[in-house]
Amino acid sequence: MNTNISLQQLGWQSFYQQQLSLEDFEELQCGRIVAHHRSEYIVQLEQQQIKLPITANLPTMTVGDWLLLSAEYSFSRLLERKSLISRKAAGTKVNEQFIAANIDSLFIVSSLNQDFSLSRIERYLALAHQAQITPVIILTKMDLCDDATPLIAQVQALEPYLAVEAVNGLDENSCAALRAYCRSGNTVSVVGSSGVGKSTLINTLLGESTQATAGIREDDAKGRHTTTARSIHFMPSGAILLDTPGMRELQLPACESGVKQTFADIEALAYQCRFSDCQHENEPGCAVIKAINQGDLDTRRLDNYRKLLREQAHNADSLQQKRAKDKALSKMYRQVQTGTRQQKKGF
Ligand SMILES: Nc1nc2c(ncn2[C@@H]2O[C@H](COP(=O)(O)OP(=O)(O)OP(=O)(O)O)[C@@H](O)[C@H]2O)c(=O)[nH]1
Ligand SMILES: [Zn+2]
Repeated sequence: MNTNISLQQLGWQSFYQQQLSLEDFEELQCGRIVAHHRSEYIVQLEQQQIKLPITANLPTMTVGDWLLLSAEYSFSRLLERKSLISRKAAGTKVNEQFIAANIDSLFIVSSLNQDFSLSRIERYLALAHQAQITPVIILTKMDLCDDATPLIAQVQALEPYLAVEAVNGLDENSCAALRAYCRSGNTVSVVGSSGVGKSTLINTLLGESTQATAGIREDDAKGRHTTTARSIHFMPSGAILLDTPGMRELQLPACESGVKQTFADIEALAYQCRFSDCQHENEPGCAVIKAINQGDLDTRRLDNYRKLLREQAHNADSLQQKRAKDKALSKMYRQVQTGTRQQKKGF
């Protein structure tokens, strides 16, 4: 498919440019993965879009990845990622799946009506921190909320420098404050529970250009034409919206450091506990319990911190167990093969 789009429009930044040598510049071309299908990646280059069949010798890549291709469009190199979101594969507890790469800002959407939940926001914050993406909290349905001020303050209190914006997602003017995060060349992505207003917000941000986001036509294995949703959209502001189905229902991957960063206040308090292995239950000299008793820390926040740590540890364990099991299995296969060979040779 012929298109004409500059690398800058696609979200190219100096971070990626720095990874290229002079020879790379002369001999190779850069592209960004804009869709990931079962058997191929769709790669957007400056002049055209190509299909890159998925083969065993390609690294695992995902939407948003930048890569270098030869003049004949064969894969040369995957560029180092600025950020990466992964999750447990659906249906299993064990496989890690890459969802999206190279996102600059993660819009964490939560509504100001009865669905408002600080704990859910903290969960997404842990994910953003783990993936090294700057979070922006967007509180939707401001028009349905009598007084948003105390709720906004509660969210702001989660982190001192956290960007928090309250909007009516249906109203373009109300979303004007979000332009600051939608600058040209910035890649943004949207997460949040069902019904909080993600699609509404996305439509408002994309404005007229929504029309241009029709699906990519693709031949499936049986040669039928299927239309699959495109994962990358362009905002009138020049920002790139990365929206893949996987972003919609994210589970926590192994993200201990992301959780710890999200709860930096509790981590700092724990440092002051008398015992270095303090569980903050009822140990003497516990700075965390003291902060709760003094009203400086919410029990809800401590509970959620523990819950998210447990949850991510469980997922991390499952992954490790899977790797250990795979290793044991391949060792067994090798032994069986060696045994068969030895039998054939008459040992
Ligand atoms: N009044 C008001 N309604 C909103 C706002 N944002 C979204 N809605 C409404 O809330 C409902 C759900 O919005 P969606 O945008 O579909 O929510 P979503 O997060 O995309 O939901 P899923 O597709 O299930 O993930 C729709 O009826 C929207 O019109 C808002 O800011 N104010
Ligand atoms: Zn303690």
